[in-house]
Amino acid sequence: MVKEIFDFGLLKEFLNNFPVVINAMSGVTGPYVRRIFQEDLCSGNPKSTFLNTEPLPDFGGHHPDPNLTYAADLVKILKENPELYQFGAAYDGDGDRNMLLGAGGFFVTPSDALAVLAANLTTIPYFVKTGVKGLARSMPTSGAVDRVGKKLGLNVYEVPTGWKYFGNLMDAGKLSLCGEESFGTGSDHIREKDGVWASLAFLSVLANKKIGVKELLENHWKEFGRNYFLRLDYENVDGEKANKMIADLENKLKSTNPETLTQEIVNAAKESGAAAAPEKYKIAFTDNFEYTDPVDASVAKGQGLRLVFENGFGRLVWRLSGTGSSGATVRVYLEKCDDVSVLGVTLDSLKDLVEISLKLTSLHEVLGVTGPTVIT
Ligand SMILES: O=P(O)(O)OC[C@H]1O[C@H](O)[C@H](O)[C@@H](O)[C@@H]1O
Repeated sequence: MVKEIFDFGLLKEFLNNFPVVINAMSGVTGPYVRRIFQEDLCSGNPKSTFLNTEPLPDFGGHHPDPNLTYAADLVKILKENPELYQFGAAYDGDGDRNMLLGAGGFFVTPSDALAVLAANLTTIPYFVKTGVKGLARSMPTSGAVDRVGKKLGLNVYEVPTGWKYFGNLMDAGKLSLCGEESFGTGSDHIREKDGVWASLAFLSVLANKKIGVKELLENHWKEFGRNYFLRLDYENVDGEKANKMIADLENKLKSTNPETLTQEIVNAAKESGAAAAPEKYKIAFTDNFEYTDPVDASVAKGQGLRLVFENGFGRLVWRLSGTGSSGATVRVYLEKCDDVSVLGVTLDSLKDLVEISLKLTSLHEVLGVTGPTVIT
């Protein structure tokens, strides 16, 4: 199937001079990594490295989660060998999620990876054959892909977190590519997110353009503008406290007079030392995301609190994870859109939004924590 989707000849030629590190994290992708990458696509490049390709029932004692915290060893290898490795990928235990990195550990946010793929889908044989029907992202995923949809005249659906919403759109023939900030990317070749597919798709774009990861991203931002994006996870916190924090925030966003709320936000931004002009923080709307499925008309309510600023300045989103394994997990998503300064540092660009989130929620005090457990 993968050989029909991608141009293996092109990929193989490119990978001959493009050493990669692929980490299967002792999950189910191990045999696929060996067969597709090690024995086929990268067989002409002995420098390419494949890690943890033996599936283990306990994942080798590690958390098989492909993010900057739990796949830190992959980041380290790329950082320590910036001249050698040009690309890195890691997959989670069941292989549906993926993390992509460039030389030196350059991190590609899943939101940006989705946008880059969307902008270049027609370089992949499968999409040349099927055409591009539409795009979709989960609500907390950054709007980077929306910029691409707008330019290419493609529908971009915004759905709640959870793959089933994409499935409905795919079944109805409305969707070719979709993704989530939680490292899931997929297409209608199957109805699921697919980590190995996502990295092959991304490598196909690189092979087509014959450039590296950082250059691809920078060119993309220069062409489309950039959505700086951060997700802060507060894992394993007290469930009751987390629920109360979200409920109190929802009340506050609903009941506070907009001028008072804006003033509180402007003050917090100033305290961060990175405030933009006060008028930038005018609030367009706040809500708890609600979705009506365009296919079966089902309604999903309470899918995450949003505070959206006017004129596309940016937004904050707060929600409780539906998947944490112990205790509750609060996720905070920060996003700022920039059409001009596209080569900045994410943490610097979002300092004000981090402070605003902390002030509006009193998160540290309420949850009894000193910071997030995972920053993506
Ligand atoms: O943010 P969470 O509620 O923990 O969800 C994280 C992810 O969990 C699963 O993998 C779902 O299939 C995804 O759709 C979701 O994005």
